[in-house]
Amino acid sequence: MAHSDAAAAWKEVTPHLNSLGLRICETPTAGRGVVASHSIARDVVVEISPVLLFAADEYQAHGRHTQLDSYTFVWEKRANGSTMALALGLGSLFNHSTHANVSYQLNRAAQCIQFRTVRDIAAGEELCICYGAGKMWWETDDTPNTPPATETDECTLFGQMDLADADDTSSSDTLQSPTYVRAPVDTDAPLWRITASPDPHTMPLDTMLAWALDAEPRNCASVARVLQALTKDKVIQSGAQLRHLRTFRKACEVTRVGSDENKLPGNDKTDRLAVLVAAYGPQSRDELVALLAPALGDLAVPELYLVRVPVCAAPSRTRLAEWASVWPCIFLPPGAGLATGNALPGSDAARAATLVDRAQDAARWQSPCATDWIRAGFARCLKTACAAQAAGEIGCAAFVTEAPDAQGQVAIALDANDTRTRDGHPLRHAVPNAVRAVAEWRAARRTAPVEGVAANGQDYLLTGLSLFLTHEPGRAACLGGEDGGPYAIHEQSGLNHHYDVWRWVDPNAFPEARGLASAIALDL
Ligand SMILES: C[S@@+](CC[C@H](N)C(=O)[O-])C[C@H]1O[C@@H](n2cnc3c(N)ncnc32)[C@H](O)[C@@H]1O
Repeated sequence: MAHSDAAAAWKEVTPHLNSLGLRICETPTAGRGVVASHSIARDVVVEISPVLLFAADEYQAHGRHTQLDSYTFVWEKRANGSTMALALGLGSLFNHSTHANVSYQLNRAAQCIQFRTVRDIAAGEELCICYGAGKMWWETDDTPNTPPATETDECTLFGQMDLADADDTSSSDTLQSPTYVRAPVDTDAPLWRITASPDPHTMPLDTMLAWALDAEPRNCASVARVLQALTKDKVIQSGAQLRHLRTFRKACEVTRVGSDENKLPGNDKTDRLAVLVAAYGPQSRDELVALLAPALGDLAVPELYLVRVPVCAAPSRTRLAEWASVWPCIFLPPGAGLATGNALPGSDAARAATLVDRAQDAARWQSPCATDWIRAGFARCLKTACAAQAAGEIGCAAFVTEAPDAQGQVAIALDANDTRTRDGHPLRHAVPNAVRAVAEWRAARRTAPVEGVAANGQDYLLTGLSLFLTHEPGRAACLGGEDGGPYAIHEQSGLNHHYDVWRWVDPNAFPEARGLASAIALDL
């Protein structure tokens, strides 16, 4: 990445139309690159590139033998070959820097890659992403590649332009920190998403066993290359499971599992680095040693020992030190498809493997308009509940409405409360009553059969509407329970209707709620 003054002088070689005025320029050493013509603030989406996907077998047979191989992103990693993606637009023109000023996220559902600034960018600076750690494919053996002094500047072996390294901008300060503080939830947003997705702030740190060996620091780059080749050729079978982990760690900091020789402070091995080799399991120690000894020669001590490593990448920057205290690793931000390995039975595994992004959620509620509308919805629903309670019914209510149009108007605004006591009917909770009110409202306005009504699943009574509730319906019946729990029925991929569920965080915002029962028994 060039200093902004230098890059500002680079010649624009390919015209490109974009709202931020990004220019495609000829760089002195890296071919074309993307340069900012104006300053750009941090956290700005600078590009969304649609992608062209290549099936694994097509890519293996053709793509990888062509120029494409320097451009494609690993889209979906599979043991038997990865789907690859070519980013159209600017996405293929970002050069690599280990101090990238742009991060990227794959959006598999929308088939695009989103690029976002990770810091303020000055006018004239080149925009670079990080393709991954370690020696890049265009670098030669003569390219300076200092052996790692610490685990933070070593290479990670696994993957080139690979999701595992996206957004990996961990600072050495964080990694070297011996202790960690679990981050508080850093949002004061009024609403909290109920979801089964793991929360980066609270998800447990799971660990697994992996094989490691010791190497001299001066040999580390060569050892890394040997291991990379063995992993790529699948001679070492479990490399993919270690993609999120740093390859090296100071040997004196390593705790060996099941060995008397735990930490080795102050002895002759303190200058050695521990090198991660393979996950424990598919291949035995003897098999691995037999493969490694001839390949490594004198480069490393082929004596393998077990260490404990995190099962997945750190889920947030703030928890990186906690993860790295087990073994140095990268972090993957929410949205990057973190595989947590903890998909819960009964929940949608794909959804559960995606971290909930509380910051993005909070951004949704930044506008006072949106918050005022929600607050008003809850206030109305509480008023109905209080009135019902005052009339001797159960103090539990619902309010159904829609987002106001540009003039602030809504066509539908219906109240309902729990009438089980009055009706003597066990199903007359507030929610079915609200749904029935919507059905009646619709029926009263429909004079002819609806034409062109969409297929099953696209025209439910509450489609496009918002439902405010004073109480969460029974757990078995619908939502997610505290913090989502494993249920989150609204997220299940097996259902053909989905919705978001949010809880108002601050109970003190609604003093009128104090007189209402916090929980209501189902059986009357
Ligand atoms: C995704 S393309 C980036 C756009 C490319 N520069 C072009 O002109 O088409 C990746 C290729 O750019 C070059 N490249 C990217 N980053 C580089 C860097 N930091 N130093 C040298 N070459 C780089 C390498 O040739 C690499 O194969």
